Amino acid sequence: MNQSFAPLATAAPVISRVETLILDLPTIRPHKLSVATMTGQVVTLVRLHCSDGVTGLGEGTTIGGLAYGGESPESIKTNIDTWFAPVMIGQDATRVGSLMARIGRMVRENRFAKSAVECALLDAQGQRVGLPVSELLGGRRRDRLPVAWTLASGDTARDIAEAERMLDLRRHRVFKLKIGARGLREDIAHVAAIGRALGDQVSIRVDVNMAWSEHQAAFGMAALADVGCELVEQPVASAAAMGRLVRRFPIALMADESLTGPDSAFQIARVQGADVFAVKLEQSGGAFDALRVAAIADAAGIGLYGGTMLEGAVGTVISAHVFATFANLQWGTELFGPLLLTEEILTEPLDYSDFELTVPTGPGLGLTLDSDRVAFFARDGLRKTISLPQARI
Ligand SMILES: O=C(O)C[C@H]1C=CC(=O)O1
Ligand SMILES: [Mn+2]
Repeated sequence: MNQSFAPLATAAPVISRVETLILDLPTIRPHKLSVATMTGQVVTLVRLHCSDGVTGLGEGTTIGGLAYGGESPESIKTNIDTWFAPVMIGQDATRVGSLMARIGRMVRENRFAKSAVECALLDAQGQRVGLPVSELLGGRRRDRLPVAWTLASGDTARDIAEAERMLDLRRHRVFKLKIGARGLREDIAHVAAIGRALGDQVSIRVDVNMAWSEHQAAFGMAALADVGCELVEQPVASAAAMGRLVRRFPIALMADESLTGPDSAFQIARVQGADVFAVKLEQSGGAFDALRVAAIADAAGIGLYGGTMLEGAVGTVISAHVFATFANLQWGTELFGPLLLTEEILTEPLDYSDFELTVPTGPGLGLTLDSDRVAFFARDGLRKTISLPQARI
């Protein structure tokens, strides 16, 4: 055979290096949840270097160290460095699903770390083929996503002032109140006061982060419905108790912590154990599994809400790409994580305007990190030696 007609053997790009770094980022105020008070956010970034020169970005972020789940920023970094990287190096970077399956065979659990590396693979592949991640995942159905804001200063008057400012800025008109750290009656009075102050122009929801017993939840859900709260998120820890509470009160019940990917989604859906799913990419184990969770919800007639682990820009944007593809997103999203941070780490900030976030349109995630600022906030980086720059807010 004439060799000149043989197809060119183009070697697939492979993963050459998996780099991780931890950023310590200041928050605009303490963020008080029933499980922890955050005084800053810790973001584990993944930079995936491929042999074709493409670099993909990923993020693993949790809330309150180990207060929220079994993975910490440090465990995400250590486990990616020690256990994921050797499984990934030299592998075809273009076969994202197959590489994630390979990782899945070698690494049990570690959903947040898996989500971070899968994000980096999708970002790299999107850049390679010139498509936004949302298009790689089947195609976006919306370019803008409604974004709720969490009121969690721990002080009613301060929360009201903060909400009024968000309304003035036209940034948020859906407010999620963190409750459960104080007594039940005090919490209900707090929700009622905020609802009264803000009126009908807003939607008020609460997140108890599992702090209540089933008995408290029964009392609490009835009282919350009476003061005009439209949704309660994970009032109790147990999925069985959630199933007993759902539809007993005129208030929607949303599963968050009890939803940890497709298996739990299926178990909850089987018993119609929630009205709404808060889908989080990291809790689900990544973008592909978040899509599976959404499909299960749709099949069961359960509503969808795009949740957050208060990620920085990278984790927020991959979530936005995924939520943009959902057939249904009845309850909007809470993708405000970057706005809780005082500092911008992108060369171009995300567009939050008119109560919505614009899903970036560039290839991959469609964002560029500001490498100087990343170096500044890297743990043991320049911030240790230089005073803090001017905060954004
Ligand atoms: O939902 C959670 O439990 C975690 C997180 C999401 C928003 C927020 O303020 O906290
Ligand atoms: Mn929650």
